[in-house]
Amino acid sequence: MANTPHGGVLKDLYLRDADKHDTLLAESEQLPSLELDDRQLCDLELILNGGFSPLEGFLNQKDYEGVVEDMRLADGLLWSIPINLDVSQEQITEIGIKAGARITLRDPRDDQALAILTVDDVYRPDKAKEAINVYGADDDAHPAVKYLHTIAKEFYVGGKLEAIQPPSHYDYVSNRFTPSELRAHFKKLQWTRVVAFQTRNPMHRAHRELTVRAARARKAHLLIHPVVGLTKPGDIDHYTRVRVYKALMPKYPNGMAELSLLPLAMRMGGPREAIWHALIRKNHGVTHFIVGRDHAGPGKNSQGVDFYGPYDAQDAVEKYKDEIGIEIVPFQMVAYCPDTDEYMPADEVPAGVNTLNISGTELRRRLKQGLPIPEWFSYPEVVKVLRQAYPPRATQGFTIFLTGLHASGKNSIARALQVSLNQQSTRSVSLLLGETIRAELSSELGYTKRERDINVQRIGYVAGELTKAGAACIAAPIAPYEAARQGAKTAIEKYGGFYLVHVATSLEECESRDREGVYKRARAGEIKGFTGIDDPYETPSKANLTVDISKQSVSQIVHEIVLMLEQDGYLGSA
Ligand SMILES: Nc1ncnc2c1ncn2[C@@H]1O[C@H](COP(=O)(O)OS(=O)(=O)O)[C@@H](OP(=O)(O)O)[C@H]1O
Repeated sequence: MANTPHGGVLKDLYLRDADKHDTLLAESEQLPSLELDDRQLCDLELILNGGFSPLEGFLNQKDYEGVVEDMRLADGLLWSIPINLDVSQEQITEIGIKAGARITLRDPRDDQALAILTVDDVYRPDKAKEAINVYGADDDAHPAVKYLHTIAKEFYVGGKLEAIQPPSHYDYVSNRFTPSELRAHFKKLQWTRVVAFQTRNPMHRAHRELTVRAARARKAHLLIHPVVGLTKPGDIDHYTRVRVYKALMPKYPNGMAELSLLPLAMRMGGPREAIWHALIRKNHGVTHFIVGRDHAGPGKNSQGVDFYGPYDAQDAVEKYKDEIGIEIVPFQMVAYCPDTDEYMPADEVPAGVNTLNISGTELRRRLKQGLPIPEWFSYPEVVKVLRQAYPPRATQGFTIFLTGLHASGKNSIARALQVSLNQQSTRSVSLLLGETIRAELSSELGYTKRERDINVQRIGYVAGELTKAGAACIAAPIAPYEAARQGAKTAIEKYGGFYLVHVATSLEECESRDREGVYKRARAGEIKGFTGIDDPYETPSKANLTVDISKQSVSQIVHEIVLMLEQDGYLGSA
């Protein structure tokens, strides 16, 4: 038998409201709409499918204050994390949000009507108090506190929901089980004791070991229940992680474990979050829940001290275990002992016995540099997925951004570099010459500062997309303004390498090299606002390389660029 939902009844609002679906949908088209943000969308999905039972909507002021104050809804039931629909004053006025109003809540990605909210109340929360009570400190180093102060809007809207339809998903759809679906699945499999494992990270051999040990000790089956909603900023994206979990699942004995993805927006709220996670698992029918050391921990506060103690989360769930109604399984660290080639619980390793571990930081270093990752640490199938997601630099994309005056030689350097990279690299090489971009992408633009900025911004966007796709991109606009170049850098470097090369050939030299006579026409006033003549060129303050065509040959310059790329690992063998 699956575990009883929190509060006794699974609040699957899709099931409850199924017979009035057509009426609700028709009504939703007539009502004012509120477009949800990413976090609200995650919260809504789990309210509607019963993952947040007993909630039937976003918290009204009474429930919110109870939760913030002492983790209790107004009716006294335990609930540790406030689930709020935050809105701005402008939204309140524009949409007409007030007690009694009915509002359609829409998916921001495809505008679909997901639910109708009947507003109970609109109130201004005490955010500092929420930060201190719920997350332990009013300190922006905590991601949920930062969210509260910088993203969450100033008012909260409480009210119950009526379900129209779930948000659409296009990734890993068959692995996304609602609480009702998971309960039916457990019934079909005849699973009565299920240990759930929560994670927001890739899983390796140690995780497999500790989850199997937890299940074995409780004579239970195993639910791998990773979060695919919002996790800690900087985490590995869920697409990669789910590929990892899928690669790991066959490593469990047949019929022992199932994978289900949870669309939860984590808060990293440590002890309160652990209670919340346990209640959510209970709603999914699970009977046992593994709570880790520093479970859902946000890391260090602005003073460099951990927000929570390593066992605060375990202590909190232990304290409320009767009310939570799910058996808590403390996460048992396992350690690898190379001498016997086995994993064993860390606290059972005899004194003096050697153990090995690879930290997350060390793993990322090895992935980045293409270094070996030993089989005792992870499975080759898992490592393969991670290597695809984190290719070594030799297969990552990069952009060489050449900036300089007209006729400075940047086009000759760009073309020669393209040929040179073609001969030695397996990447496709794209050339974005100033004149090409002007013809293909920016033909409507002139040469005012604003238009040049837009032009360079477009180059940054295209170069970023090419870099993301693993290409070598060579851009060669004049790009006379520092801020616009910086903008291009920001757009590109999140996807791969970015190198600014200043082609610093002097104006005098450029004029003498200009066979087309463009500078002459500019000097004669026939072309207005020409860079170097009557329009500025801001010298780059932080170029990766400065070259001059009057002092070096094109091949020397190309060679310098190649050496720079080689030194950073972009031209090595993959
Ligand atoms: N007013 C003015 N100022 C500067 N350049 C001018 C101007 N009018 C036309 N051109 C010709 O346009 C070519 C491309 O300029 P860019 O798009 O690279 O300029 S910018 O980066 O947007 O500032 C650039 O050629 P290349 O330097 O060969 O790319 C110029 O010859």
